[in-house]
Amino acid sequence: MESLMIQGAACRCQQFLALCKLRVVSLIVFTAVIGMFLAVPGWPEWQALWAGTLGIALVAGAAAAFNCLVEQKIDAVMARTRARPLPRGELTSTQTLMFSGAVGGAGLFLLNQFVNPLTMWLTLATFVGYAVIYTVLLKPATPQNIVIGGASGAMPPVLGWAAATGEIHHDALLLFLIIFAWTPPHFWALALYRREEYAKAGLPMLPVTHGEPYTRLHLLLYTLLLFAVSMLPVGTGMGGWIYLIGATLLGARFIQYAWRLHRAYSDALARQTFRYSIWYLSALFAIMLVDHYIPIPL
Ligand code: HEM
Ligand SMILES: CC(C)=CCC/C(C)=C/CC/C(C)=C/COP(=O)(O)OP(=O)(O)O
Repeated sequence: MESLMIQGAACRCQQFLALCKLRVVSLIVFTAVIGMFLAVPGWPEWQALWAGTLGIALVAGAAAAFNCLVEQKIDAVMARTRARPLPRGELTSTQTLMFSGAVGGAGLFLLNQFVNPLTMWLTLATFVGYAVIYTVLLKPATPQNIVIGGASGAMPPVLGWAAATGEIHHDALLLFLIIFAWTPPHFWALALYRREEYAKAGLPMLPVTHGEPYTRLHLLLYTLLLFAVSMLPVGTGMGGWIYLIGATLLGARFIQYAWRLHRAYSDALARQTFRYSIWYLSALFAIMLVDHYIPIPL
């Protein structure tokens, strides 16, 4: 009896965790943590580090849960999202709303009490940007949804920087620009090979509204823009040789993927490009960190 109860609680816990889109949120938190380390010469203060990381992770998870609440009907239509707890009927809307409110509230409280009010307000704005502006307003309305909505996904390094220093620095805005330019190729690679599902769900994603060749061209153009933006830290002195070499190699490979997609499309290649986009961003931010602690100035 007791073991059945424990199993039931573990199951419930897994269902709540599934709302938080843990893999996406872990990369979001990773970029925020890198922002904290890049913001200071040595190590960030311990309290800013733990409370900032936990607070940002909680609010990001709450934003993802809120997205699951709003999109439960759409999620039920798409194969990729059909198994989420709301379309499966494992959790109710009220439970999800309470969970999102409690987890997000706890995150904001941590940020306000143990980090600083600036980080709390910026994180709240990021929550509203993703959960309300992107999910409720833009996603069903325009194929530019992910371009504009990408601004909230690009905020975490700025949040991390603000957590460590209490200010918004222009170098943090460069990190924002990198993720902002990265989001369209990241998402459109997926939208290309999932276009039928998006059409079925009635969402105006670029391959659905403007066709595949147009999307492939824009994916390539944003990848070129991303390459240019990724060079800006070198121009400002934030990145040294290690960053320059790393960003060039990673960016060249991304452009190669985008170019091949543009010239000779296949779903398999689009899937590989999507996977590469995730590797690209993770590796680029990791290299920034290495470059920060082993600076070889240009
Ligand atoms: C508006 C902005 C964004 C959109 C529309 C978007 C869209 C998506 C979608 C639809 C998936 C699901 C892929 C699947 O289930 O097969 C995904 C996966 C992923 N995204 Fe994004 N994304 C955005 C921003 C970001 C940001 C800012 C990050 C991190 C910094 C990120 C990191 C990831 C990761 C790590 C995955 C893989 C998750 C997994 O393996 O299950 N995304 N993205
Ligand atoms: C710090 C903080 C508050 C961050 C919030 C930003 C945040 C959680 C961004 C998530 C990006 C994301 C999960 C996109 C998925 O797109 P989608 O929602 O269109 O994908 P889906 O089809 O899988 O639901």
